Amino acid sequence: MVKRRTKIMVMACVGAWLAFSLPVGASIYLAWVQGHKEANGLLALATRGVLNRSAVLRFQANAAIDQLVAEDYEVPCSEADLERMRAVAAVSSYLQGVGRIRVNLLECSTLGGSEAIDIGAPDRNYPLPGMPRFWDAIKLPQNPAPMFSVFSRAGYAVIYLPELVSDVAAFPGMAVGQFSVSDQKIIQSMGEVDEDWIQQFKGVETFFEDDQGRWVSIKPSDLGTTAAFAAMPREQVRSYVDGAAARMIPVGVIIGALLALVVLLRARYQLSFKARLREALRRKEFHMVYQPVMDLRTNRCVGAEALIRWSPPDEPPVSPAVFIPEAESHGLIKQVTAQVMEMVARDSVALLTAYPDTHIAINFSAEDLHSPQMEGQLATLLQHAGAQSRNILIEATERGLMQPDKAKGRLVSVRAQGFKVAIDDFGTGSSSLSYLATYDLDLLKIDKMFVDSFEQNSSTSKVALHIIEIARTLGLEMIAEGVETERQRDTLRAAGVQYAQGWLFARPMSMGDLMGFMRASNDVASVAPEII
Ligand SMILES: Nc1nc2c(ncn2[C@@H]2O[C@H](COP(=O)(O)O[C@H]3[C@@H](O)[C@H](n4cnc5c(=O)[nH]c(N)nc54)O[C@@H]3COP(=O)(O)O)[C@@H](O)[C@H]2O)c(=O)[nH]1
Repeated sequence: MVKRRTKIMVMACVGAWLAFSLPVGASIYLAWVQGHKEANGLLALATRGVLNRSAVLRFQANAAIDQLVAEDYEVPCSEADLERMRAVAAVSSYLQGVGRIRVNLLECSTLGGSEAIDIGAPDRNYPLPGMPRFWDAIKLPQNPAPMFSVFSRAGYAVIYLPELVSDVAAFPGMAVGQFSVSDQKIIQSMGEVDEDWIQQFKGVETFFEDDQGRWVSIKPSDLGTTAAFAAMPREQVRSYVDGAAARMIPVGVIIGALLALVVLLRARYQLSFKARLREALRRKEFHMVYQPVMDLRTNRCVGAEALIRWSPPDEPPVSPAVFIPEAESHGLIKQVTAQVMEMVARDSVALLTAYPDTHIAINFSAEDLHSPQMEGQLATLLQHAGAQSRNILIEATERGLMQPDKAKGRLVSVRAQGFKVAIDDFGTGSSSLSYLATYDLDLLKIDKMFVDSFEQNSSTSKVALHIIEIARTLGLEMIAEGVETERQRDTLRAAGVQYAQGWLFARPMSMGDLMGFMRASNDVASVAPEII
C-alpha cells in the first residue's frame, strides 16, 4: 500500500513538475526565438535598405557616366563642360557631384569647379582598364565638412555622400554599413561599428551575437562584391524578447498549470478506490475462498458459499465488505462477478467430480441480476466446471430484488434452467416480505443478525422465529448464516432450519481445504451428502 502510494505520489510530483516546467521552458525559448526573429526582421530590413540604396547609387553613377561619355565634350573642364556635368548631377538624387578624373587627379568637378585636386590612390582599384575605382573618404577643399566617396570610370568621377547609403537605421543605437567583400574593408557605415563582424561573414545572410551582446546581421549584395551589415544593441534585442515573453510566458504558465493539474488529478484518480479496483481487475488480484454449508439434520457438508478475497501485492488484504459496495457504486460489480464465476468454474472441477451432488453458492448483486449477460456467463460456468445447473445456488441480495421488472424475468428463467435461487440477508431490508410474494425462490438465508439474537433471547429472536415460520409456510428451505455457537445451532435445528454456515462449523477456506473438509464430513456421516 505504502509502496504503491509512494510510487504514485513521487511520479505525480515529478510528472507535475515536468508538465509545468516544460511548457514554461518552451515559452521562454519561443519568446527568445520570437524576439530574435523580430530583431532579425528589422536588421534584414536595414541590410536590404543599404543594398537597395547602394544599387540605386551604382545605377545613377553608371547612368551619369554613360551619359557624359556618350556626349563627350571637346574642351574638358571648360565652363560649358562643367555646366553639362551639373545638369547630369542635378537629376541624380544620390549624386552630390560629377567631375573629370585622370589617374588620382580630380581635374574639375561640379563641387570644386575647375580647380584640380589630388585625391590620392583609390581605396579599391581594379587593375583592368575601364573598370571602376573607388575612394571611400575624400575631403574636398571647397566642402571640408562632409567626407565624400568617389567612384570613377572612363575618365569621369561621381561624388556622393556615403551616409546616404547607410542612413537606414530604424532607431538610435543601430549601426549600419557596407563592406567590400574582396578586401574586407568597410566602405561606409553609421553608428558604432566593429570590424571583427566581417570575419563572421560566410558569404550568405548571417545573424550572430558579437562579444558586446549586439545582434548583428550581414547580407551580401546580389553581385556578391559588397555586403551590408546592421547591428542592434543588446537592450533593443532584449526589449523584443521581453515583449514576446510578456505574451508567451503567461500562455506557457497556463498550459503548464493545466497539464500539471491533469497529472495531479490522474494521480488522485490512481490513488482512488475505483482506480485501484480497476487495476486489481486488470491484474486479476482476486481469489476465492469457500465456506462450508452444513445440513443441520445430518451434520454433513452439502455445499459451500463462494466468497471473494482481494490481496493486493505489497498491501494488506481488503475486505469484500469494503470493496464490494465500492465496486457496486462505481459500476464495476459485473466485472467482479465475471471474475468470480471464472474462478469458481476453475476451482470447482475437482470438487464436483468427487462430490457431484454438492452446491456452490455465488453472490449476485443487483447489477448482475439485471444484466443480460448473466445467463450466458452461468452457461459458461457450467461448461467449464463440468457442473449441472443444480450445483449452483444463486444468492440474490435484497437490493438485487428491488426492481422486479428487471430481475424477475431473469430469475424465472434461471430457475427454469434448474439453478437454485436464495434470498440473501433476509430481513435486513425494508421490503423482505414483499419479495417473498413477488419472486419464486428456493431458499431463504437467515441473516447473522437474527442468528445472533438466539444468544440474547431478545425480541429479535422472536422475529427470527417468525421468519422461520414464514419460510416453512411458503415451502422455502433455509440456510442460517453466521452460526458461531452450539446454542445457536441447536435453536435453529429445533426450529426446523435445514442448513447453516458459520465459524462454529468452519471458516471460509481454500478449495483444497474444502475438499478435505468435505471428505472428513462425509467420513463422519454415514450417508453421501445430498444436494440442497
Ligand atoms: N457480490 C459479491 N459479494 C460478496 C462476494 N464475496 C463476499 N461478498 C460479500 O461481501 C460481504 C463480506 O463478505 P465476507 O467478509 O466474506 O464475509 C462473509 C463470511 O466470511 C462471514 N461469515 C460467515 N460465517 C461467519 C461467522 O460465523 N461469523 C462472522 N462474524 N462472520 C461470518 O459472513 C459473510 C457472508 O455473508 P453473506 O454473503 O451474506 O452470506 C458479504 O456481504 C458478502 O456477501 C462475492 O463474490 N460477490
